[in-house]
Amino acid sequence: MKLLGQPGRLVASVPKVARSLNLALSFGSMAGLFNVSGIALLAWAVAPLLQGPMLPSSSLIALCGSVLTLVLAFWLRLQAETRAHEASYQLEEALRERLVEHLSRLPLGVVQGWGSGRLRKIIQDDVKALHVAVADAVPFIGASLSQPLAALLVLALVQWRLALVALLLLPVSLVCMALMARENPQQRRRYNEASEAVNAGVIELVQGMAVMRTFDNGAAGWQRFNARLQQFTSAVESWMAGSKVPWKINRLVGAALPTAVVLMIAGFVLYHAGQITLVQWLLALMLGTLPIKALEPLVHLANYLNDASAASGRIEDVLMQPVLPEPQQPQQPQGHALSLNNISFHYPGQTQPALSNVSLTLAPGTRCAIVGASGSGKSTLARLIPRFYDVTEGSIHLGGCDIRQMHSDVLLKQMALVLQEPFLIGGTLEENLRLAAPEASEEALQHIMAATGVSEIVSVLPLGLNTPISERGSSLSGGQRQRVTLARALLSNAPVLVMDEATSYLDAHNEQRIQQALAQLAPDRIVITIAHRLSTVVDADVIVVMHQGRVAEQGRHHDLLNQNGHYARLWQHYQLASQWTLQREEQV
Ligand SMILES: Nc1ncnc2c1ncn2[C@@H]1O[C@H](COP(=O)(O)OP(=O)(O)OP(=O)(O)O)[C@@H](O)[C@H]1O
Repeated sequence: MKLLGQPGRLVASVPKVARSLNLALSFGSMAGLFNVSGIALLAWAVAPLLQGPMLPSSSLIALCGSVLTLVLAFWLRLQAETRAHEASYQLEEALRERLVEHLSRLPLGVVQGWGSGRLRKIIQDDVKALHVAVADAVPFIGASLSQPLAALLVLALVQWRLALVALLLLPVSLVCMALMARENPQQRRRYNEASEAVNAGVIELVQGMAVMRTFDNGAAGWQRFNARLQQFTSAVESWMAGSKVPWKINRLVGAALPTAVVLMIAGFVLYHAGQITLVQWLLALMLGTLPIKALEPLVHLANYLNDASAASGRIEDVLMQPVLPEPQQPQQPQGHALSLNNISFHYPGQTQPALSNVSLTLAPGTRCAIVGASGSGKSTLARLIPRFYDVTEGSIHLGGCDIRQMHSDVLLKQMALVLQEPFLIGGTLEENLRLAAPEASEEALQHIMAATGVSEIVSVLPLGLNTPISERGSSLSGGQRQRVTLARALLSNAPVLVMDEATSYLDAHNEQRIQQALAQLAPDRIVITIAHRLSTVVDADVIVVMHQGRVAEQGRHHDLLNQNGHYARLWQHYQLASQWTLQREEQV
């Protein structure tokens, strides 16, 4: 599979597919050989017609042989294409499985960092691009290489002068192609960048349409998009302009007709000089154009494979990411006391630590709130507990085990995460609620729905719990989605609940309700809440105040206020902001 270049590496990594494609390549090559043989036999069979109307019996045998050989060539070509397409589907399936399986073993932070759009493109579009290139390229490569080579060989054996004549225009075509390819890398990069900018522009235009239209009826958005389109057009034009002349010359000499004319004239001269027979001349006319005709499609194929190489590179980038290390001898947590022991953390590639020397001990049943200015490290701290990343220094223990010594499945079963952007799956409302606890009793479900206010959402839906939720939950409001994800987390019974701005869309009434639900339904759980609205943290058992990646203070609300430090300042700002908001609301 070396012929395929970089995509060939991915093909070779799936042995079943590599075997099928090798077979397709062989069938394609044999199809090319049989095609040439069929044409040669045909030339030999019909040559006597040039001298008289009667065909000798040997011609009839040759004619039958030719038909049979051409049919066989057709059948081989069909086999090559069928096998290549089947193998490409298998490749597509194997790569998607492998990507999804690999992603499931990567640190969640790395997956989150890539973003869903980029991963979707790799798993869907790039894998598809590889499928298309491989399915089309393999049988084609076989035939496109074997056919012109076989044609030249036959010609060389039959009449070497005519073989040379068939090659006469080939160097001109090759030079033109080299000139066309000269600027390729830069031009291709410019073209690709412009094309990606247009794609991004389309997404921006569609996703941001509502916002854009409110600014200036969308004119600015259209202008930005038009500018990108113009850049794309100019990239295409500049690429075309650089290669216009060689392209035109190549169109002229790279087609079959000029070589056929040259062969006709050369054959005429050689025939009249008694150097060749009529059969040889006819054979040259029928086979001599095959080498030059194979060139242009091969160039297109190279372009195709070039694009597939970029897709393979992106697929390999994901597959080569190191997985989250799993322990050789996994340990089981005893209970769910949580301790962070002098942990520090750098994001990959960053020089500044996001967290430094953070220590924290949380007994079961503790309500812990993490507060601090933007960028102080709150979310980072929360993400290290379910091992989105491994700490750079120090350790995190759950139930007495270092979390790196627990199997990640076991660790994640101990955790329920609720993030600011609620994630809902395409399914019914009930399926969403039961996602982490499909076996939960009806009673438990109803109880949690009532406590979190989900019952009220359900009561106004005609289909109730059976209401289909569109993907990502766009049929519910932000606050409704947050209530559903909080109810889901509570139903899961996981002993550690991590909530990162999980109630940010809720109004004050529902916010209070959730706090009560947590106290009532999760008395033994550790609940870690990251909140900007400080009103939600006043009752926490411990408030951890982060400042520049360090724990600046920790304690209860009143104790921290008395310290008159970071928390007291945060509280002051929060109070001022709340009053300001209230005054504005009253004025309105
Ligand atoms: N994926 C990432 N890669 C590199 N640096 C990051 C990444 N995520 C966060 N950081 C950096 O780590 C530091 C802490 O960020 P973090 O998101 O934990 O802060 P935060 O307190 O939760 O902020 P906010 O309240 O704005 O959400 C910041 O300096 C931020 O720029």
